[in-house]
Amino acid sequence: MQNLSEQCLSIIQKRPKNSHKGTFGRTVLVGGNAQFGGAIMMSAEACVNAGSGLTTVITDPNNHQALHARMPEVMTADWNDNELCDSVLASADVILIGPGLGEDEKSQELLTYIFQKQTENQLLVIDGSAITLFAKNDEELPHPEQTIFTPHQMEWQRLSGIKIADQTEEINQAVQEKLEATIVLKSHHTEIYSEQEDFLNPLGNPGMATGGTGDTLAGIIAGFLAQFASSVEVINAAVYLHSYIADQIYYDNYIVLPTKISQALPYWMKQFEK
Ligand SMILES: NC(=O)C1=CN([C@@H]2O[C@H](COP(=O)(O)OP(=O)(O)OC[C@H]3O[C@@H](n4cnc5c(N)ncnc54)[C@H](OP(=O)(O)O)[C@@H]3O)[C@@H](O)[C@H]2O)[C@@H](O)CC1
Ligand SMILES: Nc1ncnc2c1ncn2[C@@H]1O[C@H](COP(=O)(O)OP(=O)(O)O)[C@@H](O)[C@H]1O
Ligand SMILES: [Mg+2]
Repeated sequence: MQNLSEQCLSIIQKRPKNSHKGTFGRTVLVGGNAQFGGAIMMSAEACVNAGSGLTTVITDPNNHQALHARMPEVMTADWNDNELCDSVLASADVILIGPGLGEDEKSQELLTYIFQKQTENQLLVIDGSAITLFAKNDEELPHPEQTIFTPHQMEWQRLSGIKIADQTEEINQAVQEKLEATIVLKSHHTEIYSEQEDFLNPLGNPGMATGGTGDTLAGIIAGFLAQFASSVEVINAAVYLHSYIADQIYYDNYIVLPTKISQALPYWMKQFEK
């Protein structure tokens, strides 16, 4: 397993002078039920601050007002409005589903709908509740090689069947090969399992043990994939930078608020641009 280092941030390129918002990708985030609206808002805040050109959130209408008040940069679509969701999804480069999605019938219906809509040119990031739902059902991934799962250890246990105590590199890698998707296995030492190689993130701290830190990482991964060419290196950079910024905040803060990580992204991306 290869240790990530600052060098992985070299995918953060200087923005071309003749660029426009379309240059940096369209990201669609799906999640946030009435109980967990904050999760999808944190993903959205991360995604916009990570540089996604256009970001739309498909969510429960209960969350629209709060989202607009917090982040006017984000567009919203009512997750009951099929016609609108169809058109939003058709132009997406990256879809993220799961943060705060919940596990009821509506949540399952949305996951199945996204599987039907994903095209071979679109990347799909599956996080949070969507991992738990996928683990429960017998659905097939439409495009495994275009899919990234971002489980914490318990979500990985549900998805892979491997008990947390048995989650060793060798066993995890075998399940990655079966799933054919990229796996970001989150913990105090996050690991990335890909078709090519496995990577270990050496950064991070216990201040990050706050609800929403993973929702934020999912938003950064989606935003990075939308604007930089799709590869495991881009996922590595998102994981590394998320923890790098959290470590900067932890230096003089007992708790690392997830939204503080998002707010610091544009500054640190500027420091590392090549
Ligand atoms: N503000 C909001 O709206 C927020 C909404 N959220 C949304 O809630 C939804 C449910 O997600 P979830 O992660 O909270 O619950 P679940 O999947 O049941 O996992 C928890 C179980 O796993 C266990 N566990 C073991 N190892 C672990 C590890 N390394 N990391 C973490 N857990 C670990 C853990 O063990 P325990 O804590 O009991 O020791 C417990 O038994 C999801 O959609 C998410 O997006 C949250 O993001 C919070 C902020
Ligand atoms: N003690 C820790 N050290 C380093 N990183 C941590 C620690 N605790 C949590 N994290 C990081 O915080 C994130 C938690 O993700 P997750 O459990 O999905 O949170 P949530 O769903 O509440 O947003 C992961 O990126 C994980 O690596
Ligand atoms: Mg999570």
